[in-house]
Amino acid sequence: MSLDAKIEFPVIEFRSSDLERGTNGWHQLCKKVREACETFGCFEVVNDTISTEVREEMFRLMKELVEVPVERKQKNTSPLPYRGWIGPCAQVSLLYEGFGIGDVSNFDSVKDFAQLMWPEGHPRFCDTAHTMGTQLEVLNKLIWLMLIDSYGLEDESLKMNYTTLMRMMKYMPPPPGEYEIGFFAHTDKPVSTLICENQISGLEIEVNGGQWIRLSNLSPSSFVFVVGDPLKAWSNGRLKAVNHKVMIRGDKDRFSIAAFVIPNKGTVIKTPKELIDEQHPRVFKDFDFMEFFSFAFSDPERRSDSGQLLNEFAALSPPVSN
Ligand SMILES: O=C(O)CCC(=O)C(=O)O
Ligand SMILES: [Fe+2]
Repeated sequence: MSLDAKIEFPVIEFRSSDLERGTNGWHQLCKKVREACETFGCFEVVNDTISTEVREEMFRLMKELVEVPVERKQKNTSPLPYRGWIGPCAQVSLLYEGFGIGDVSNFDSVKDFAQLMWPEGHPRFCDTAHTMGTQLEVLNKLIWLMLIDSYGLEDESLKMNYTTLMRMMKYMPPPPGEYEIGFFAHTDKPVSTLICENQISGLEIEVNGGQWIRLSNLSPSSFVFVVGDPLKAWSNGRLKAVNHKVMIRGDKDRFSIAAFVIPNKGTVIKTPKELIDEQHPRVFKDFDFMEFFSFAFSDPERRSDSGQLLNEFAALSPPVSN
């Protein structure tokens, strides 16, 4: 991927020959993933397990989805952040529109969503969204496994019950020549996220405290893995929760899909004891994920948060910088 000159954003290819756990190739891959997540808090995964046909079909269906009448879109509501429909608004951006499907690897959940949008039913949408969401869930699991192997931890250390929430987003082009915010700067509050886009760039990440780089030329078969605040807390601050935003320019609609890991009610985010020692004193208290999630979204004024909320909520003093 080409980027602003000196900074080499990590692009990691998951070759099937390296995906056998315990092999040399696997260990090298784990090391790369860990380094990327510690340094950048994200990386580009090049992986063809999610077929480009499924992905292209999903983007095509999203074009149909945004044409659904507003009255139906508004039926996609939820008290939980990330889930419901958000139309263009000042809190996010006048260029943004997003739809969430909770528990996307559960076919009934996708069907319920589709039923609201298309009361006559839309089997093709259901199949495609369910396939894509399920494959994203599998890919996320694989990356978690790489992280635990890279730290030499037991499988149990990063096990929790969760659902994958898939958000389908559209960003309209700004007026000609303008460069506008599509999604404010933030760190993700779910545990981790996988993002892909319809080859129209927009995602920018903060590096070296204050420098923004644009992830342009992401490969058509790649995803960006993003470390969220709870994963940073789990790792005792080793993994970086990357501050990111979406900036829009040009004259084409940008579509993106994000799969967020949302732990079930009652899940406690807890640093494994192996990650705590004299050189790495414990930086976060154990906390209930849902309490953190509610806290983070309780005040709309604080939506643009680059990691301070996690510190406020869970850091043992002194707080860790992002
Ligand atoms: O649309 C994108 O590429 C990213 C959106 C995002 O960061 C989010 O929804 O948390
Ligand atoms: Fe995000």
